Formats: sequence, structure tokens, C-alpha cells
Amino acid sequence: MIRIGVINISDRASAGVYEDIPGKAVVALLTDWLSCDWEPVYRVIPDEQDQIEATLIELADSEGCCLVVTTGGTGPSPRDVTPEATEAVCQKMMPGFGELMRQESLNYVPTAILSRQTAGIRDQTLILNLPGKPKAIGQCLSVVFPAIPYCIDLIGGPFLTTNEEQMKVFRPKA
Ligand SMILES: Nc1ncnc2c1ncn2[C@@H]1O[C@H](COP(=O)(O)OP(=O)(O)OP(=O)(O)O)[C@@H](O)[C@H]1O
Ligand SMILES: Nc1nc2c(c(=O)[nH]1)N[C@H]1C(S)=C(S)[C@@H](COP(=O)(O)O)O[C@H]1N2
Repeated sequence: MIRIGVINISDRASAGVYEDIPGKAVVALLTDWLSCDWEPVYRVIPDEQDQIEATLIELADSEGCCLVVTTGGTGPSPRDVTPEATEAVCQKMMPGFGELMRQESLNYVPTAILSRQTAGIRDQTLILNLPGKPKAIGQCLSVVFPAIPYCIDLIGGPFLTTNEEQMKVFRPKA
């Protein structure tokens, strides 16, 4: 079974002050888009770098997720450390994901440039950061998702397929 990790990184969501709207939005979008069998591995944790790194490693190495999507903790506030934790556990960074998501987000908010969201590869897992604002989830994930299945192919992960009417992905011809 294909497994995809979803981690909401937020002090307030992990304390139960908020409902986890961003994490649920990620699961809902992937459910709409993916036509292959898959299951989410879902966590809600505070903005603690050690805990973020440990959860990313657990979902990649022990839970076997080919993709881990994080929400929140990408901004400039002192407790926003999601990009640092991502970089610490990845062998290779994929800066194009953050560049494209920020460019797209600028169509909605001038504060798009405040997100340091990025992506990286840990062995056979792609880790992707999204901002924590519920509205940002679809705006960011939909613009980068067309390249994600091929990225997972290239790192030796499972073959992700989508419902073409909902989400058309791109794989270059051999
Ligand atoms: N479940 C939610 N419902 C409504 N707004 C949310 C929710 N989660 C996040 N947000 C909004 O997104 C912003 C950024 O979210 P993020 O998770 O990065 O930080 P946060 O929720 O402020 O986390 P923390 O509690 O760690 O400060 C929040 O300030 C809030 O405006
Ligand atoms: N698409 C989109 N991107 C966005 C936003 C948004 O509302 N929509 N908010 C921005 C703001 S105000 C901040 S502070 C940063 C960081 O958000 P985070 O700390 O929740 O990750 O994301 C930015 N990117």
C-alpha cells in the first residue's frame, strides 16, 4: 500500500486550540486527485525542531511514506522551524518547489514571500512544506503536484496515478 505522511506543525493545533484544518485539507485533496490505493499517516505536533525531525524520520524510514507533506511553521517567527528541520533530515534539497509555490501564492497575498517553504529528499521520500493557512494548502499543493509523481519515480518510490480530470500529472517520455 502506498503511504503518504501528513504532518500539521502548529503549537495551537497540537494543543487542541485549533482543529487541524490544514492537515485535513491535504488529505482531502490527495483523496480527490489520486486514483491509486494509498493511505495517510497523520500527525499533529508542536513547532519543536527535534520533534519535527523525529517525526519526519519516523514517517520516512519506519512508516515507509514516499511523500511527507507538512503544514505550518514556515514563516519568520521565532518558533517557525519547519524548513530547518526539513533540511536537517534531507540529503538533497529541491528548491524549485518553494520557488514555484511562493510565485503562485503571490497571486493571492503579498505576504507570500514570508514563507520559507521548501522540499527535499530523504532516501526514497520526498518531503514538502506548505504554509499553515488553510487557504494556502490547495493554492500551493495544486501548483507543484503535477511534478511530484515523476519526482517519486526518480527516487525509486511507488508509481502514483491520478484521476486526470482532477489532477493531470506530467512524466517526460523516455
Ligand atoms: N486550524 C486552523 N484554523 C484557522 N486558521 C488556522 C488554522 N491553522 C492555522 N491557521 C492560520 O494559519 C496561520 C499560520 O499557521 P501555523 O500553523 O504556521 O502557525 P500557528 O497556527 O500560528 O501555529 P502556532 O500555534 O504554532 O503559532 C495561523 O496564524 C492561523 O492564522
Ligand atoms: N498561498 C498562501 N501562501 C502564504 C500565505 C497565504 O495566506 N496563502 N500566508 C503567508 C504568510 S502571512 C506567512 S507568515 C507565511 C508562513 O506561514 P506559516 O508560518 O503558517 O508556514 O506563509 C505565507 N504564504
